[in-house]
Amino acid sequence: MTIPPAVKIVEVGPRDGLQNEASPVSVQTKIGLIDRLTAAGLPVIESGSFVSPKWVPQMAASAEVLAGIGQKPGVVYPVLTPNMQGLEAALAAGALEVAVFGAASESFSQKNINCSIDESLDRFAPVITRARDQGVKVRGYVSCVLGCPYEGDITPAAVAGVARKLAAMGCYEISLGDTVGVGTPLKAQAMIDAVTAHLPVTMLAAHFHDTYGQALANILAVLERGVAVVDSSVAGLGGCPYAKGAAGNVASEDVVYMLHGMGIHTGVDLGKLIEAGTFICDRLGRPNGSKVARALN
Ligand SMILES: CC(C)(COP(=O)([O-])OP(=O)([O-])OC[C@H]1O[C@@H](n2cnc3c(N)ncnc32)[C@H](O)[C@@H]1OP(=O)([O-])[O-])[C@@H](O)C(=O)NCCC(=O)NCCSC(=O)C[C@@](C)(O)CC(=O)[O-]
Repeated sequence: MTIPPAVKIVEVGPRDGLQNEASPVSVQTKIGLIDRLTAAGLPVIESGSFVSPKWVPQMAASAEVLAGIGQKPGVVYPVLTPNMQGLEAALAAGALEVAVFGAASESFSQKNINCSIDESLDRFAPVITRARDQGVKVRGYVSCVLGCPYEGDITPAAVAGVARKLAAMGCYEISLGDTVGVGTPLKAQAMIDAVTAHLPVTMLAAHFHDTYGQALANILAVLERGVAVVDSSVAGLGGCPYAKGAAGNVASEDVVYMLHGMGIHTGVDLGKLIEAGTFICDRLGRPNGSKVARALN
């Protein structure tokens, strides 16, 4: 398999990045971040999450965020919807793409969405059907694809099983999440091989957290398997509230720098992306998690 000539970056900073922030981040700051990411040329910007505000308080104002951003034609602004309540709220807020999120680990599923894997799939089925009936595309996440904070190792077969079911239910893209960032390149390739035994590689996205500094190496490894969609978070923001100790996603700036250095097209303006990262780091009062941004700033 040759490395893809172009990669779609799915920017998850405003959702995955900010959902774990301890202090409240204002709606205006979230809008300022998303508008800057739009200006940087990101094709997909995950902009919020219609989950229980008791579980993830930081995402409570996602409808206001969606209403306030300047949506550029051709750019997609998806939101997470774990159940029908979330979907109805997302539809009312005008979301044009949503994501359901399951896991390859039973324990993580319980901790994250309070149900088993099978129960989650039963819950997602009507969400996916109703979204698609409304002309809304649905992405499916699978968490813990290379390890679980509660169970340790997860088999590639378990990942493939959930990915296959989400695809059969109508998800157009399956994002495979190394939630705790424990994966290494050959394990990442073995996991992709297990999934591509059932699904075309064009349906897959890679979602790596950088807890152990393996994310860029893992991305290169899955590019070699033909994966052409990569999730990342500006300034390396993030962490999952139900995966204690997990670091942020791989930094978007570092991914774009690597891809452009390899001659791979992303459509992203690295300078403007760095500006977006600087903006949010200033607002959060924290150092920038992107090595590239630190080197070029
Ligand atoms: C799924 C639930 C809701 C189940 O939570 P539950 O408590 O089992 O839900 P419930 O149906 O029994 O409802 C309980 C209460 O929640 C409310 N509720 C119920 N649903 C909603 C909703 N959609 N929006 C707003 N409110 C909602 C509902 O109205 C009720 O309110 P009450 O009567 O007590 O006042 C909960 O577990 C939850 O919200 N979990 C979200 C966890 C989360 O957001 N985690 C982070 C995202 S996943 C992630 O980061 C990983 C990923 C995607 O990035 C990939 C990777 O890295 O692996």
